[in-house]
Amino acid sequence: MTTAPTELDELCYLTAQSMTSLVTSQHFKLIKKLGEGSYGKVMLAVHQKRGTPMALKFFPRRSTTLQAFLREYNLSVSYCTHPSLTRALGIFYSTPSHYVFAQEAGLYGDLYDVIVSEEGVSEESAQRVMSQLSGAVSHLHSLGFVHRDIKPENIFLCDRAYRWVKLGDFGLARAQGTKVRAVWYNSPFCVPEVEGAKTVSDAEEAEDIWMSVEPSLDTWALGILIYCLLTSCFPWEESTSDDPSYRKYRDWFNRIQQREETQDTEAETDVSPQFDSLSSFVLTLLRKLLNPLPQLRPGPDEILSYLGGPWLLKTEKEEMRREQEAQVEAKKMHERGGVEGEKEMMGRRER
Ligand SMILES: Nc1ncnc2c1ncn2[C@@H]1O[C@H](COP(=O)(O)OP(=O)(O)OP(=O)(O)O)[C@@H](O)[C@H]1O
Repeated sequence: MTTAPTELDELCYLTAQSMTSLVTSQHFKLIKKLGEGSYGKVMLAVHQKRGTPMALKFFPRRSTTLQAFLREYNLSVSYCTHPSLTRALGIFYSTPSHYVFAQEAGLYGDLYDVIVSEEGVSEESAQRVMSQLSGAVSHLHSLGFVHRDIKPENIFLCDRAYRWVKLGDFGLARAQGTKVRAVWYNSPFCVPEVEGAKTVSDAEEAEDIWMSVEPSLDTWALGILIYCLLTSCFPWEESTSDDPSYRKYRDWFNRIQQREETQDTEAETDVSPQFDSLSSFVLTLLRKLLNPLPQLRPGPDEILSYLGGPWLLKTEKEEMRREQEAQVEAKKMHERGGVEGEKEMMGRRER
């Protein structure tokens, strides 16, 4: 275990001793609700005396352990120093009904709203968002933490055009290598390696399946996120063999793999239909991030090698068209240069 997760345990122990109780309204003016999750609600507030805006995250005490609250708070305040991670502001307290901490507020909603909006996300914006998240998640991984809950609802916008985004919600973040119960849930963000837990959850007396928390969980989520940003859809409903769209993806993935191993360039490798609008360039990246085998998934910084090129097929075609036009133009210039040159030669001869 790296030192940061061990330090985090110590910080939780120490902050438990200095927890104060406050009356929220005596210190903060609540402005509006920023959002609500399964653990509690988040309010936009300003500090009564200083006017500082902040997000106050309220955790009901009846459903939250003090340890879980302090872990999320301390992780955010002490380790989220990357500009694209949501940092806590050093304010935490309890009320008779809630534990509360203050965090930087994303004032422009979250990425989910943008993805489902009519305009969708441009290719340029998708790359800008992913370059920031690649850095943010790499930062967490370098400290030995895995986020485990990367999804559009947990990416907050710092400006209207989402030029600057911040990953938040560290409630499920754990130290790399922690053994946790494998939990299957119905979403493409749920990794295929927990498929076994789906059948277990149906069988009453089945034994729990345990898994190790690894960075590859976040890598998978970043791959799904890229797909969502580019298409405003999910690639499939759930990453299990029951899902026809996921099966198609996996078959395609295996065919490409086989072609690479056998170097059989003739082999048929038509892309699985839900990827039709994506460029071959970004498909290479997605095949890496969405590798069904977790141990073969790269780190989030792999994304950096794929910035700048076309991610949408339309753009890839456009780029080819632009290149062809440039070549035709260059040829014309060359020919014109030749004719001008010839005229000049003729002129010289006549003189
Ligand atoms: N710092 C913040 N700035 C702006 N909006 C925020 C912030 N924190 C949370 N929100 C909003 O509140 C919603 C719920 O917050 P959050 O995801 O942290 O809660 P949760 O109960 O842990 O959720 P989940 O069910 O995803 O685990 C987010 O989707 C987002 O819209």
